[in-house]
Amino acid sequence: MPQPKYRKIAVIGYRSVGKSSLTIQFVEGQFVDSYDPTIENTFNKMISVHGQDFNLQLVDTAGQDEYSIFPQSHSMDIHGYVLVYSVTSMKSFEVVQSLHDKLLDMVGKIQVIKPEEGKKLADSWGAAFMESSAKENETAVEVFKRIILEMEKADGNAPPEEKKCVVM
Ligand SMILES: Nc1nc2c(ncn2[C@@H]2O[C@H](COP(=O)(O)OP(=O)(O)OP(=O)(O)O)[C@@H](O)[C@H]2O)c(=O)[nH]1
Repeated sequence: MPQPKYRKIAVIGYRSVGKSSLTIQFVEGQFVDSYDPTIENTFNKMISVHGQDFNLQLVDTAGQDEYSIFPQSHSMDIHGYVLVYSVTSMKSFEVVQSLHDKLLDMVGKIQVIKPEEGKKLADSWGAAFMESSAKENETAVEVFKRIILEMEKADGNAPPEEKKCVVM
């Protein structure tokens, strides 16, 4: 069975369009009739889609308009955005378009350091290089296995040869 994938999703849109109601309907299976403006709420839910388990973190955000500065916290570590508008509010429809533009603008500005650049730097130091994410157990474990092997090498203890299949 594959490990559950962690995914963080932000629900964004104009005020009072139903972001909280939609999120709570999904998480708790109930419709909230009352209106209580959100500052920010986080929900967790496990869901299986096409045989893969997902550990979701849902961020129900405060309502924004076209003049709001897109909060930095909503641009970090988010895997996906749900843009919500109300069918009865033209203003909210305009706001999702403005939010979409802001998102594209932000993504264009995110600088990603390519693995080749990291490798080049490590090579210049004569050090080992690995790209890892603390969100993935496998690559995190690999980092520490690798440093152990490098320390063993430095101590003159060459890693044991992998056993090869011998045919006689
Ligand atoms: N009829 C109807 N009402 C809805 C629907 N979704 C939300 N509402 C109502 O709209 C109001 C606002 O809903 P919220 O979910 O609080 O809206 P929000 O976007 O989270 O609001 P902010 O926190 O201010 O950004 C509430 O009274 C809800 O009951 C819907 O699909 N249909």
